[in-house]
Amino acid sequence: MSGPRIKICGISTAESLSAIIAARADYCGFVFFPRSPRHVSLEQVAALADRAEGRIARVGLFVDADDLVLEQAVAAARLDALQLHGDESPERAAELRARFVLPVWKAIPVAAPGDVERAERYRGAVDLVLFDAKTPKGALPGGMGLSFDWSLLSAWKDRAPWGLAGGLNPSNVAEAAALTRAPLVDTSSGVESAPGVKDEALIAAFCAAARA
Ligand SMILES: O=C(O)c1ccccc1NCC(=O)[C@H](O)[C@H](O)COP(=O)(O)O
Repeated sequence: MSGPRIKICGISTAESLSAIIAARADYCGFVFFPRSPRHVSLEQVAALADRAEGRIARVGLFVDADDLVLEQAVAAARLDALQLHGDESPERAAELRARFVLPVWKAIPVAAPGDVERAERYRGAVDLVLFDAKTPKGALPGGMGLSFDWSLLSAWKDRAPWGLAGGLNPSNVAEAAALTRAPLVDTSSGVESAPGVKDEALIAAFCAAARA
């Protein structure tokens, strides 16, 4: 079946990892941000990476992380990509891409016209831009189950590699994919029964709907 590539973010248990592999998700997201209910320790993620090796690609999620955090996470999780979800500049993104020789994804918070165009700043500095819902000041920068007006993406003329996140769930992902033609869809809370608690049935339903 075709359809967009699928990333399930915020994996922290062997059971949820097995569920996304069984549902044939393309990417597993590990959150390295202590304020998140999905934050994983280096010990946890090393064990999960052993199970994921050869079965699913691993994306590390960071929010303005320092070099030590990045180095430890890349080593422990044997990451396949870095997702920068803070205020990282294009220069910082390019620096990390060169240092770790890994694809770098940059989250672009979207709420209003003009926000999408900010992705232009990262042209040449990152490998993918992930359009995600802008969250309230002081809240987590992602993983909040908030969505944005997908029609704002009509401003995305560049069409360089990109993905869609923010409030996606089994009930709306097919519509989001059809409307935006997103090459990648990403969810975290949309497949959870409680913050940080992934639900196997919701994971299977999300992946099936994304490919419908
Ligand atoms: O998922 C988190 O806990 C998180 C915390 C801090 C920054 C980013 C975070 N998630 C980033 C993601 O890629 C999420 O999948 C994305 O924001 C969509 O989340 P949701 O709206 O809950 O599906």
